[in-house]
Amino acid sequence: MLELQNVRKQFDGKVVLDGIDLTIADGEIVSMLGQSGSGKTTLLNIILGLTPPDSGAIIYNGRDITRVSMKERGFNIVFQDYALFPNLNAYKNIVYGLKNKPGLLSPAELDGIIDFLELRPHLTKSVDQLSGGQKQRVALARTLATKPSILLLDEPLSALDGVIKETIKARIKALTKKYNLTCIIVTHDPEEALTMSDRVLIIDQGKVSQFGTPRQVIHQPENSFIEEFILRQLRIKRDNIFQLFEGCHV
Ligand SMILES: Nc1ncnc2c1ncn2[C@@H]1O[C@H](COP(=O)(O)OP(=O)(O)OP(=O)(O)O)[C@@H](O)[C@H]1O
Repeated sequence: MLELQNVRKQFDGKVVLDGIDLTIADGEIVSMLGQSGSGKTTLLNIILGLTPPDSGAIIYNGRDITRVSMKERGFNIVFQDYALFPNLNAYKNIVYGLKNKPGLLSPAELDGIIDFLELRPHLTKSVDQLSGGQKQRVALARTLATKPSILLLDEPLSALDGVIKETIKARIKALTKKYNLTCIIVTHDPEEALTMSDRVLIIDQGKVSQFGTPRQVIHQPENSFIEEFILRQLRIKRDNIFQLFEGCHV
């Protein structure tokens, strides 16, 4: 279980995170949703260990890890741009993180990850021969190969479209179940957050606006920001689609 207790962060005197409290259970998928500049990435980096909080505590399975290094925390991230090494093929990218960790992952476990993400036909391809969805899966495989105890994903679907988006969504859900992996996702898209997650953390100007299941967010919005930012956006999307068919007799 991961707990954040009263986490605060300022940059250049500007409050970016203002007393964040939350608890995430093992195996849970949590999306952090908020507008640009609301503090999502800062919070993700604080959990990862890349950015130290000014105050507050991060507790993981009962241990205070606030000052524990990123490496020792054992969490891992898939960055928004995937950050693949362009000079290495797909396979070499996947096993890159295992270089200095002999024995961390057995050959059978590596095969399991490759097959689960259906990457076997693409292993010898160079990065520029991979499609967006394939790059995303290689980046996921590379991160999973390090056996993270928490998987962090920064805007995992933003570069993907249509069917590929839905496939990756389903795969992320399936892998959290298969590996009982806690997964924390940053997104600015309400539809993505509500359809992928067990719970959604909505951040507004550095504060938790609501933290609840998708059902709670939709049916019991706790404040006008949720109404305005989340539900209104979804209604506009739905109305746009229905307007397409207005006057159309099919
Ligand atoms: N290293 C930094 N130095 C100074 N200011 C920073 C730094 N990192 C973030 N900020 C500021 O903190 C605020 C929150 O940034 P953050 O990247 O966490 O937001 P975000 O919700 O992830 O936004 P986006 O969706 O646009 O990526 C912004 O005003 C940003 O300019």
